[in-house]
Amino acid sequence: MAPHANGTSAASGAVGGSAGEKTPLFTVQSPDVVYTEDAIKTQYAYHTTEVTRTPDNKFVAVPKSQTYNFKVDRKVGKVGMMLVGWGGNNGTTVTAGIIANRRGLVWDTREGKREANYYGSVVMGSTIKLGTDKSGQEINIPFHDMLPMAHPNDLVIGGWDISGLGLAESMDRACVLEPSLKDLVRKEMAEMKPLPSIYYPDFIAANQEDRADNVIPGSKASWDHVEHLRKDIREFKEKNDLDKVIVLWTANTERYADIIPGINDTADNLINAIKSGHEEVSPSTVFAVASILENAPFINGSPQNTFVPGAIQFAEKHNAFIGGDDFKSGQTKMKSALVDFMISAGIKLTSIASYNHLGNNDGKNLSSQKQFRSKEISKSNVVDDMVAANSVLYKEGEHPDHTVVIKYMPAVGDNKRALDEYYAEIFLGGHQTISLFNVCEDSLLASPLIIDLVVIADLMTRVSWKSEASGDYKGFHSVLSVLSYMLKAPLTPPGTPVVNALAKQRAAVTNIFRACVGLQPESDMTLEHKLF
Ligand SMILES: NC(=O)c1ccc[n+]([C@@H]2O[C@H](COP(=O)([O-])OP(=O)(O)OC[C@H]3O[C@@H](n4cnc5c(N)ncnc54)[C@H](O)[C@@H]3O)[C@@H](O)[C@H]2O)c1
Ligand SMILES: O=P([O-])([O-])O[C@@H]1[C@@H](O)[C@H](O)[C@@H](O)[C@H](O)[C@@H]1O
Repeated sequence: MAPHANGTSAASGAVGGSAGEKTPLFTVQSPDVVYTEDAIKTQYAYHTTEVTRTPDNKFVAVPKSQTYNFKVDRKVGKVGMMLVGWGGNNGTTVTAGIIANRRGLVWDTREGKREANYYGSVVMGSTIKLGTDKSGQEINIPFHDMLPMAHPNDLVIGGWDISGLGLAESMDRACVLEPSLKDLVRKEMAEMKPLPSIYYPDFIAANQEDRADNVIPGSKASWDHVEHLRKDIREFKEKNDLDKVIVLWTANTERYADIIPGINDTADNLINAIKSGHEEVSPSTVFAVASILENAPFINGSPQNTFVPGAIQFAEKHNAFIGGDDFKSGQTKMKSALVDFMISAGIKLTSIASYNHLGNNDGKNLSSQKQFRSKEISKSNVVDDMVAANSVLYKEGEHPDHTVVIKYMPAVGDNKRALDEYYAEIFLGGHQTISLFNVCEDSLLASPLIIDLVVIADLMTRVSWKSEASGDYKGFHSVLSVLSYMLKAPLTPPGTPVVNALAKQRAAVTNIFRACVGLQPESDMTLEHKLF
């Protein structure tokens, strides 16, 4: 069904098409998989290995198997995406990109014609190995066909910004897209205007103040703000006849909020702190609370600690989904793959120097120390799990030197320059030095991740599980760690481990999706090619 633009009032600026229902690319024939019109139901044997340590410091490994029943609702419905920071570089770029894809646009550039695509989106641009055919050839299918997922072309888009500039002018301000493409989407973008937002000056750089001309009254948290944002979400949903709204923060990086016992350490304390106007409650946390109350999954694309303990507990109490933090788009994505390769190859990485400069407004905001510190944290912790997993190379507590530098250089605009040096010890006292120069067009790398985060978060609202054949199905834990692949500092359920290794993150999401259709993880053993 061809999507059609849903023209709505400029205030919400929504565009979008109707949810397209399509016949699945594949079906699984198994006694453990049942397809009904509304759902896919599977009985899945989850195999793990339980390891115990013996008194003499040896290990005993015991294979374990747990049966889970999964259910995936097949009706995708009509999905809305509300962006906080919609007028920013990422917000305008992802909006223009969806319009360009929906209309199949082709535009002229100095290097010739370009056509709309979703490159850089793992959902829309990558494939998953389904299995092998009788001749042993791999059959790989589009990631998007693994389970019933919303199509980005169908997303209805809206959002908020403290800058009142319309999306067409914001697109110009961003300086990301080719003029020829901008001309083709300008008319549609000009109809979009961000809703006013909450603005607490102390949380973002002072150099952002000149943008703040579209703000809801009040410079610190209040319950009126929560109710105002809730009303925005409800009205957007009703006006566009949506089945689901996903709220995603792509606004400026905020400073960290202090974790204060009695203020933001529990759900009740956080709600009281908002009601009392406590200055330590950030705009992003207020957005999270409002989204949770409207049962709209809330995803944080920035590095600040939006999800203070009270916010996580609040999400759990409401069985609402949250996810974050900080899009993993360029320099760090490369790092999480390269470090995984080096350490798992037995190469002892001893130092990582990561420098980058950029000239967009994100860089301008990050030129302020407190906002930089939020980013420094998310960019620095990404190697921890890979180092901790290799006790052959690293003693307890030992880790590579790691420094992160970000400089604001207006001249380069959105085209961030990332320079990295990886220095490692190799065989017999040798050394390996890997130097990388990586020009990342930051918003063109981050925008597809916004689509991935929204599409997968929506899917997860339609996935449920139970461990016994009887009983009720329930959702995954409120903290959507399945989103980790797209994020620098993956938020996980309290007390559970953080995985940053890029290959492991991708395997987790693809194998969970395989389990939802009753398929075991892809082991890549290819025994059929070895045992004959
Ligand atoms: N490659 C990338 O672009 C990338 C990667 C990882 C993380 N991020 C993060 O994504 C975020 C957005 O990046 P960007 O390049 O689009 O930045 P940007 O500065 O262009 O856009 C941010 C927008 O947020 C608005 N804003 C600020 N505070 C707000 C509030 N309280 N409510 C509503 N709007 C508000 C600003 O007016 C601005 O329009 C930043 O936090 C950045 O660190 C970006
Ligand atoms: O994702 P990544 O390329 O490692 O990190 C990027 C940083 O290098 C950049 O300075 C910042 O402005 C972007 O928001 C993004 O966080």
